[in-house]
Amino acid sequence: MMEMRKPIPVGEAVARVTNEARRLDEETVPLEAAYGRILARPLIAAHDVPSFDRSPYDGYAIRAEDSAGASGGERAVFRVVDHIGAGAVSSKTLGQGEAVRIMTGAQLPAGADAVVMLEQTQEAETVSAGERGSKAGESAVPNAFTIRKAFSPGENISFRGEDMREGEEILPAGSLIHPGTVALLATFGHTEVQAAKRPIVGILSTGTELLEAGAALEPGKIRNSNGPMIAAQLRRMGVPSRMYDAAVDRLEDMLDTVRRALSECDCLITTGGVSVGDYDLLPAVYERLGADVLFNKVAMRPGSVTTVAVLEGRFLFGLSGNPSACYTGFELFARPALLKMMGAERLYPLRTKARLEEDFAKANPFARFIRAVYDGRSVRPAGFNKSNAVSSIGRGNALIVLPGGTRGFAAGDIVDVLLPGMEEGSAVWEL
Ligand SMILES: Nc1nc2c(c(=O)[nH]1)N[C@H]1C(S)=C(S)[C@@H](COP(=O)(O)OP(=O)(O)OC[C@H]3O[C@@H](n4cnc5c(N)ncnc54)[C@H](O)[C@@H]3O)O[C@H]1N2
Ligand code: MOO
Ligand SMILES: [Mg+2]
Repeated sequence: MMEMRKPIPVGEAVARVTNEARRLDEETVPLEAAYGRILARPLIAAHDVPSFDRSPYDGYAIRAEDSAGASGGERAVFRVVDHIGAGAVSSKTLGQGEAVRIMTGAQLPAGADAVVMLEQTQEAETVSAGERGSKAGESAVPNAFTIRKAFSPGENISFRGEDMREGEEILPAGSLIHPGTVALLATFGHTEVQAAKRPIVGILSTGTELLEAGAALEPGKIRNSNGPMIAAQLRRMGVPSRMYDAAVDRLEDMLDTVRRALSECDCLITTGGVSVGDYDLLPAVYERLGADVLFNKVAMRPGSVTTVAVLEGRFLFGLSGNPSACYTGFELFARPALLKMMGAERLYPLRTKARLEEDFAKANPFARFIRAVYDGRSVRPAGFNKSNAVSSIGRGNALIVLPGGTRGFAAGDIVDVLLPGMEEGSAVWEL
């Protein structure tokens, strides 16, 4: 008799997979290779940032007290005693009525407690002529200037530690290292960082009908689009993959390939052959391997046949052969598990709400994930949307989520939208 499968809710399937995932050991990664990895340890500020009081403007460092009472009629006069750019440190200590011409990012000289922007000054007659000229190669710098307002102590200063304090936790372990994180690491002089290892993921497309992308079409055959797609989905999340030659639907051959892949990879993603057809061999593969099947039917469309099994701590993701189902199964189940193996805290796709632009009348008892185009405000299905569609996965940038139920949806309804293309996702699964 044909096997009857009992569908489980999507949220439960997601939870079964992520509960099973274990973080891999950590390793040291050079800063240049850190983008896309996950912090294995919290990032603690190694020193104050900035590490010295500095000027946020091109201007003059002064003593605020020397500007007391300044006004348009009674301008305060300053003598320029030094001239520094970022990277230089003045050896001068400001005395009464003295100023240092200072550029953005330069350390405040001793005695200074305010900065006047260049635009707020007026060049003045030389106060003590000949005392200070410009060095060769430098543009002429006034020896003196006046200002028309009083400055308060601390005005226009970028204070030591205002951005980060030594010892402060800036990011928790489990954070994605994105370009901003790379900047942080470099700020603190980390030329390397501790990150959990990335899983090595094998990809095995199954199906006697499959031709490689470079092959000419033959009767009854199709080109393998799932394999390259999954490799790209992995690459999007910074995970390297190992592509196995597509397997024909012959049990012993497939078993050999799966065994070999499991000995070479931390996890194997297969596509196709997970349903109930005569040539759907993955259920038999799991059985022969003695793998523990976490589920083989999910209350979702597409991807209802998605199967996840575990053998000796290694995941076997049995994604559907149908391209839309394969895409969705990867993003919903494989991605969170792999992220957890990499030590990430935010495992799930980012979610937003948007206004549906057109009716979606087809009712379904299962939750639906519809490939869609999201423009920041509204969302519309990306065309032909059956489980076997390739066009809509190619056109879309988001997934509309319609909860299971009997009613259809109408234009104007506010719907949930998943954004799987985002660099970093969400810490919660809420659907
Ligand atoms: N009697 C039933 N039939 C089917 C059921 C069912 O419940 N009862 N489920 C249907 C659903 S839903 C899906 S989804 C598919 C799942 O099929 P499989 O995962 O077993 O995949 P295959 O049979 O191998 O292939 C399905 C489809 O996808 C094409 N395919 C396969 N691999 C690739 C690839 N690498 N690149 C592009 N396209 C691929 C394949 O040629 C088939 O057209 O089963 C339904 N049937
Ligand atoms: O698994 Mo199938 O994609 O539900 O159409
Ligand atoms: Mg099948």
